[in-house]
Amino acid sequence: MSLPIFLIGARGCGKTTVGEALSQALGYAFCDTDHHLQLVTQRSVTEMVAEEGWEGFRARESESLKAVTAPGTIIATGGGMVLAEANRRFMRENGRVIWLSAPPEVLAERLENQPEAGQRPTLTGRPIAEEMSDVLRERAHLYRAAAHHEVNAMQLPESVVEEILQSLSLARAS
Ligand SMILES: Nc1ncnc2c1ncn2[C@@H]1O[C@H](COP(=O)(O)OP(=O)(O)OP(=O)(O)O)[C@@H](O)[C@H]1O
Ligand SMILES: O=C(O)C1=C[C@@H](O)[C@@H](O)[C@H](O)C1
Ligand SMILES: [Mg+2]
Repeated sequence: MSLPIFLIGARGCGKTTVGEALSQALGYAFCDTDHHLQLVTQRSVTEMVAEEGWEGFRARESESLKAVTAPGTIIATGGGMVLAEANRRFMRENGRVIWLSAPPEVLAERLENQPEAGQRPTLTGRPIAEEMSDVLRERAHLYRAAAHHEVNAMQLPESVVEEILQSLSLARAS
């Protein structure tokens, strides 16, 4: 049985981008908890947060984590999935967890180029570069605690995929 692989990390680290490429490399299914939530609620993250607050969104994303977890699946998680201890434990106990790690200035530059505002409402109300510094300062220890492996997310997506395959001793399907 192929364990699920969870990709964790801050906004813009490439969980969705790398997750899709990794699923093709391994012949695994691909799921993204943000996309799953958008599909089941027919609402964007911004709309969910406006109607239910961050607390409501966080409860929903914990449910979506369990709903999409299955063998042979790459799961791109929301950037805040690690905030709940139960989620960190669930991922570690049910699969392999990869932290895509990059410094705040790299993340901020990517997010400025591709804001996707509907899926990424502000977390702090601060400018994006400062927000990413704040977020990493608060969450880096949580990503580290949840992850089995930390991978350098500043490389090209294909190289990130290679590093993940090596860290998990997995071979490409084709
Ligand atoms: N390794 C990479 N090198 C360069 N650009 C990248 C890389 N990975 C992702 N990107 C770009 O960064 C942006 C954000 O990527 P992506 O949506 O995959 O991040 P994410 O971690 O899923 O973010 P979120 O937590 O908001 O869902 C996209 O424009 C994507 O093309
Ligand atoms: O970092 C975060 O807290 C978030 C990241 C996105 O993936 C979404 O899950 C949402 O915008 C919250
Ligand atoms: Mg994503």
